[in-house]
Amino acid sequence: ATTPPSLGARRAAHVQAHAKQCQDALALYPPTESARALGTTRVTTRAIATGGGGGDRGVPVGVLSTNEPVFSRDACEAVIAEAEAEAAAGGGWSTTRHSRHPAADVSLERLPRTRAWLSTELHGCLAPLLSTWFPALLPEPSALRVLDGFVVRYLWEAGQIELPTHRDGSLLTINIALNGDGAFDGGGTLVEHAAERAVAQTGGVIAHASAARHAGAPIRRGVRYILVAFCISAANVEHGRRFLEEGVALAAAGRLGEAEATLRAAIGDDPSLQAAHFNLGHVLRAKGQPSRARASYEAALSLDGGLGASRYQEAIIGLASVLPRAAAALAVAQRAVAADGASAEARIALAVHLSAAQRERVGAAAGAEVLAAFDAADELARTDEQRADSRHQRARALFADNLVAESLSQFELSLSADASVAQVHAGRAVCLFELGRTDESLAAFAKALGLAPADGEIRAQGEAVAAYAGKPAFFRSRQ
Ligand SMILES: O=C(O)CCC(=O)C(=O)O
Ligand SMILES: [Fe+2]
Repeated sequence: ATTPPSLGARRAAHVQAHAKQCQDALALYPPTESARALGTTRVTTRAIATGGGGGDRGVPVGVLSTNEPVFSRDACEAVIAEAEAEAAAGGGWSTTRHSRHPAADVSLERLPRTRAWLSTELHGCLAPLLSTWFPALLPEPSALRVLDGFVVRYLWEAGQIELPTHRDGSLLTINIALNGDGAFDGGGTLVEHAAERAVAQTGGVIAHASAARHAGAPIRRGVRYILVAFCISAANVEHGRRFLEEGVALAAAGRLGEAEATLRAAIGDDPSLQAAHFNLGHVLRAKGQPSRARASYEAALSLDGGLGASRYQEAIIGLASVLPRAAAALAVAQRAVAADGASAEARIALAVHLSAAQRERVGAAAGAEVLAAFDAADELARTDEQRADSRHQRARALFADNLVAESLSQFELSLSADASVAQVHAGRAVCLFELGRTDESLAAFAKALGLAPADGEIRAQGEAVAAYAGKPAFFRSRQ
């Protein structure tokens, strides 16, 4: 293995990357003479969520929305027309930016007329607006730069109905509604901690800190178009965010030691980066250091300065998972449910820790109380991911009680919501093996390994079943 670059070297690399991004942004979106000043449009704005942002460093979690259109219907229609024409001319709509239920998009790199239009509106109108909304992130409007932009299309009939919860990899996100007026039902931007779903009218603008977790809410009919612009500030290199992104990538690659050092650097740069504390908690947990993990989760929890119930919960849920005794973990999960009774994640955690506590007490997991807790979790699930997780966890509790057939049916229900999780395929495979359905078990292991070829535990289990079935080469022939 090569020695990883030092933190200092990476800090210097951040400065260079930032300078290059700002330079590219100015080339793509040059300031123009004709910039239209916001003053002429007289928009009023309202906060859909507030919090943070008072200090220099806190991530503002506010979501702001204009009450009136900022852009004309004609301007919006011209953007849609250029995107549709460009897609029709060859490249099509792309669905690679997000993995699941992807809305489709066309990069602004392919849309010169839209870029020229955005350039004008950016410097004259949007930058002052954002600077007023987020003074801590963008004290000086002229520092605003567009890192990346897309016209995004949600199309009901193509199954492209939503974007799952995510963060954008920038400082500020601008979201312009390009259509509306009954063209779709549902939709809008769902920022996790916000009191309501933000749906702007045609030509209206929504903006939020890119670090705030958010989703494109599912449409239930029709077609929805938005323009999203991911922005940075020329005056802010954002070492914290960059270290955080690197740390998360290192953790995902299993390089836990480097991930830990990198996440600590992120926190050193910006102690209010709650996500860095969470991820450090996850890394320390994976390193088998539960008490240090606990300290990180506690640190994340102590940052609950208006940062939203779900972030709070994520830490509580993580904390519950590193507490040595099921009963203590259960008490923490109960806190999460009390903090937000509508959170599916908290309900899932409650059901999981309830079943573990039950097992610790009476030797069996899946009593009526536990099953009711899983029912409640399933009912609250808003996304397929949450539905799949609640069923997955229920399947595991049932399996722990030796209720194999019931467990199998929950694994299958989980897969019907989301078939992309290797562990669920593997759990189903184990059930099938226990039930004597060996060939189906092998097929299920093959699916699991297709999704997670590097998972040693699944591979070992699969190979054991293959050996038992007299097919020792079953997985080897599949690499
Ligand atoms: O649909 C929305 O309003 C959210 C879009 C979004 O989050 C994105 O494109 O990154
Ligand atoms: Fe986004």
